[in-house]
Amino acid sequence: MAENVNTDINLDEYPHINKGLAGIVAFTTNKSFIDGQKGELIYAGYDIDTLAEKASFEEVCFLLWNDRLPNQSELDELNTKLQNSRSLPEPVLTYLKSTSKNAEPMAVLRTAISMLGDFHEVQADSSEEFRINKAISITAKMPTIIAAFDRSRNDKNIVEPLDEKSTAYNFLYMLNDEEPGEQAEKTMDLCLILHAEHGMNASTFTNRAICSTESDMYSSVTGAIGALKGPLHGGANQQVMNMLLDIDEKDADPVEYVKGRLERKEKVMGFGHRVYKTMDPRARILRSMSKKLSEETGHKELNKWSEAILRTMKDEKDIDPNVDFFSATVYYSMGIKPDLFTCIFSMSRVSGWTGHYIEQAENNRLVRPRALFIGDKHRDWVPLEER
Ligand SMILES: CC(=O)SCCNC(=O)CCNC(=O)[C@H](O)C(C)(C)COP(=O)(O)OP(=O)(O)OC[C@H]1O[C@@H](n2cnc3c(N)ncnc32)[C@H](O)[C@@H]1OP(=O)(O)O
Ligand SMILES: O=C([O-])CC(=O)C(=O)O
Repeated sequence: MAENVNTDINLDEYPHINKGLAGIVAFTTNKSFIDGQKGELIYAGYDIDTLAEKASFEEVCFLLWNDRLPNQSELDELNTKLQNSRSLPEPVLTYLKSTSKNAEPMAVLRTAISMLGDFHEVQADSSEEFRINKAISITAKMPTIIAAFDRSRNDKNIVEPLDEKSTAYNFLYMLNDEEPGEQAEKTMDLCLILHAEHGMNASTFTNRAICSTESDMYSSVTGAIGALKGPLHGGANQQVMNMLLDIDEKDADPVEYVKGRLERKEKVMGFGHRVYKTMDPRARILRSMSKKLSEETGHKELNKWSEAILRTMKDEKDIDPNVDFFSATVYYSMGIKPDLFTCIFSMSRVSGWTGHYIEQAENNRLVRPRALFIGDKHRDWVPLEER
């Protein structure tokens, strides 16, 4: 049946297309609240500043999956389940070892998560407990996948996860084959907290749309990784670092560099946001981390250039930085390669995606918007040999 026939709205007369679905409310959620004017972000009742100061990433995961904070025994139980779920099935490890060393890490992560669906029950039951256990299992395995691929592409031994310690600790340990210090673990944990959840962003929307077809959680997380990978979304953090490294390589003046981009109508990555019309509160927290870390690790100039770019973007365009701008310098100062930055974002955001999956599955309606047909409706058929 043609798209415009027998519908509740007459699309032929429809006056307005909302390109990019800006401002459209399609779901209800208790996961997070964003005030884009004030620059406020709240996860399930807790302000991001409070969570950054007081929570652990695992407490945030529990909050996003259960809509409340855990008590000590619930947190212990979650930590045990995460620790017991970090190892990968052998065929996934074989894939990580055998894929191209030049593959994009986000593409590898996407494929590996999709593969995991082959080794686990995907739709065994529809209870909330089943879904939370799936969320735990996927969240636990992401750091293992990223670290294993990075070590394998560098011809290094793959480091097994530990039977103890946090997600942040395990990730750094598996990545570097070295026990991280308290400060490094804390920094990584804070980054995971800051990236965990953000309303109806493009990857979460993708994830909910997939869930709405009653597909499984592996499929929805796989789709969400594909959406996050793009440079207009999570992929921007890697592009920010590429820009800073380009400034360094060309020995360029960061102010002139950015002005040049704007003159050429190119975007400056890590700036602008669909919802925030002021500084992203996560960027505010990451800004001070970036300053401290870059000074401590001998990358002072990166922070100086970032601040100069920030001032230029404010003066020239009145646009503020988003979460991806300062996270780039933070990860770089921790010795992490730029092409892993968006994977780290996924490692955290998986908690929000799976939280939204659980929420969508509990009160589902198929996501199915409309497109206004602007093509030719009546064309004469021309036989192949006459075209
Ligand atoms: C985790 C995240 O996903 S955070 C976002 C990460 N993405 C980036 O950092 C990429 C750079 N930023 C952008 O491309 C955009 O700001 C987006 C994609 C984040 C938001 O896009 P939209 O809400 O669709 O805004 P849109 O792209 O239409 O921008 C509005 C205006 O501001 C300008 N603008 C927005 N962001 C930027 C930027 N980073 N650099 C230069 N100009 C910008 C646009 O050119 C446009 O100007 P115009 O009206 O003169 O054409
Ligand atoms: O909300 C958005 O559109 C993008 C974003 O900042 C995020 O996903 O963290």
